[in-house]
Order: sequence, then structure tokens, then C-alpha cells
Amino acid sequence: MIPSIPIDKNEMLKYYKPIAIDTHKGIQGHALIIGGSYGKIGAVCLSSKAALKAGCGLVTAFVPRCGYEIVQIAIPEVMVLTDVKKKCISNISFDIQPDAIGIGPGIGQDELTQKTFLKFLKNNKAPLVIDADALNILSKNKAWFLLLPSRSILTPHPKELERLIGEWNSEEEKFEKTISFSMQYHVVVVMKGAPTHIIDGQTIYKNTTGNPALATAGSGDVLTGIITSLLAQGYEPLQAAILGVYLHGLTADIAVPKTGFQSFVASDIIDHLGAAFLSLE
Ligand SMILES: NC(=O)C1=CN([C@@H]2O[C@H](COP(=O)(O)OP(=O)(O)OC[C@H]3O[C@@H](n4cnc5c(N)ncnc54)[C@H](O)[C@@H]3O)[C@@H](O)[C@H]2O)[C@@H](O)CC1
Ligand SMILES: Nc1ncnc2c1ncn2[C@@H]1O[C@H](COP(=O)(O)OP(=O)(O)O)[C@@H](O)[C@H]1O
Ligand SMILES: [Mg+2]
Repeated sequence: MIPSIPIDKNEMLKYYKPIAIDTHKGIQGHALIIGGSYGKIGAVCLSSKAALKAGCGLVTAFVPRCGYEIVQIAIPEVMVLTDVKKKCISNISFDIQPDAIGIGPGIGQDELTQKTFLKFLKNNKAPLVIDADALNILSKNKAWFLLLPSRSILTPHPKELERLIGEWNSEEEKFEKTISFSMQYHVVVVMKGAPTHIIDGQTIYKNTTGNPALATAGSGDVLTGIITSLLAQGYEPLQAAILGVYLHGLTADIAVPKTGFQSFVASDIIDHLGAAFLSLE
């Protein structure tokens, strides 16, 4: 047994900050979600909507041109910026100042996308959540890890983790390698799975919420949106990762008695975020 700290309601109540009575959208956090490619704009819709529903004041999505109408129609509350290219992201450029950026859902691995991702990392100062193909691009270009802001949050599923740290022969070895990785690059690693563990240097946190209903397309894209939102609202990276993973899992625990396991989809996570937050009040 690997010693870990349970992520449960008691732990959450240490971190959770209720919304201030006099807040307004301008100080409630602005999250930017960068992602999407032809056929995978849905990933950005899920992340962006989740970011809003996790409490951000403002959310902007940066997508290829083919995603413009899709995001505007799917989620009118989200602002949209578009790349010059139609089907993939080729030039990440914006004149807003987001409080946190989530990058990767549905972004693909086109050569142009890889190039602009490098340029983005060289210039970026905002706190980051890195997911999906942005992780896969980093795995292919390991020198780029050094460009990540300290305390960036990485959210790999097991296959993405293997691409990042290499194969392991036992659970112990998987944790050892992830701990070394977290310490080497000063990043928080959300090791998604059943259950999800969060690694911050030598400390391991183990989530206690969630169930197999979450084994559904887009479930990780929603998690990226939630964590980016919490980061934009001023939670410290480790707290944003822990609270995000806890709330994400809790939505499935709340929803399953109504939806069953089979018919629970990623949008149900978003729909049950309100109930998950209320359980902390
Ligand atoms: N509606 C959409 O637009 C969607 C877009 N998506 C995007 O699609 C792209 C590809 O993502 P994928 O994750 O499917 O592709 P990957 O190739 O990264 O991962 C799929 C592989 O990982 C393995 N894997 C995944 N979870 C695992 C687990 N818990 N244990 C063991 N093996 C596991 C699978 O068996 C498969 O071999 C990403 O950019 C993602 O954001 C997906 O999130 C699905 C929904
Ligand atoms: N059996 C399970 N029990 C609990 N959580 C699960 C289970 N299967 C998947 N999940 C969760 O669902 C999410 C899946 O993320 P990911 O594989 O990135 O999905 P996608 O890329 O389709 O959005 C992770 O948060 C993971 O922990
Ligand atoms: Mg994913």
C-alpha cells in the first residue's frame, strides 16, 4: 500500500472558498480554454461550459475557425476567439489577460499546432492546466517541459502518463516515476484513473469520489475546465486540482441513482456541478 492523503469532504472544507457576496464577473476569474480541431470542437465546448459552471466570471475559448459557430451556439455565455486556420490551431494569439489557461482538449497534433504550442510556452505567464494532445505533444518534445510555469497542472489518463514518464512494471514504480517527474519539473500531476491520485512532489492524494459512470467520452475534458476555472478563481494549483477532482467525481455519485451508469455522459457531470458545490455549503 502506498501511503496517501484521502481527498474527502473534510479535506475539501479546508480549501473551499464560498463566493463573496460583493463579487462581480470582473474579479471572479477569467479562464481561457485553448483547444479543438476539426471533429473535436465538442471537447472545447465541454471544457468551457464546465469552467463557467465551476464558478468563473468569464470564459473565453480559443478554437480553429471551424469551431466559431459551434461554440457560440452551444454555449452563448462563452466568448470565442478563433485561429486563422479552419481545421486546426496554428497561431495562438490573443489580447486578453486570462487568470488561468487550460490547453489541450481536442487540439490534435498537427505540425502547425506543435509549433505554435512551443511559441505559446515561450511567451506564456498565466497559470496552466495541460491535458490531452498538449500532453502528447510535450511527450514528443521533452525539452519543452522546462518552459512550463512552476506549479503547472498536468492531467494525464494512464496512456498519456505512460507517454510522459515511460512504461512501469508495478504500481509502486508508476508512483515513483510520477513523483520524480513532479519534482524534476515542479508540476502537479493529476493521475486520472479509478481512483484518481494527485501527485505534488512526494505527497500523494487519493480521491474518494467518482465511479465507473465517468468512463465516458469527454469526462476528462470536463475535468480540465473545472480545474482551470478554480485556478482562475485564485485557488492555489494543488488546491484547484484536489477540489476539481473531488467535485468531478462527486457529480457522478450524485447523478448515478437517477441516470444509471450506462446513460451518464460528460454533460451530466456539468449538469450536476451545482449539487456537488451545494454539498460543501
Ligand atoms: N467530443 C470530443 O470532441 C471529444 C474529444 N476528445 C479528444 O480526443 C483526443 C484523443 O483523446 P483520447 O484520450 O481518446 O486518445 P489517446 O490516444 O490519448 O488515449 C486513448 C488510449 O488510451 C487508453 N486509455 C484511456 N484511458 C485509459 C485508462 N483509464 N486506462 C488505461 N488505458 C486508457 C485507451 O485504451 C486508448 O488506447 C483528445 O484531444 C481528447 O481531448 C475525447 O476527449 C473524447 C471526446
Ligand atoms: N472507472 C472509473 N472510475 C472513476 N473514474 C473514472 C473511471 N473511468 C474514467 N474515470 C475518470 O474519467 C476521466 C476520463 O478522462 P479522459 O480519459 O481524459 O477522458 P476524455 O479524454 O474522453 O475526456 C478521468 O477523470 C478519470 O479519472
Ligand atoms: Mg482526455
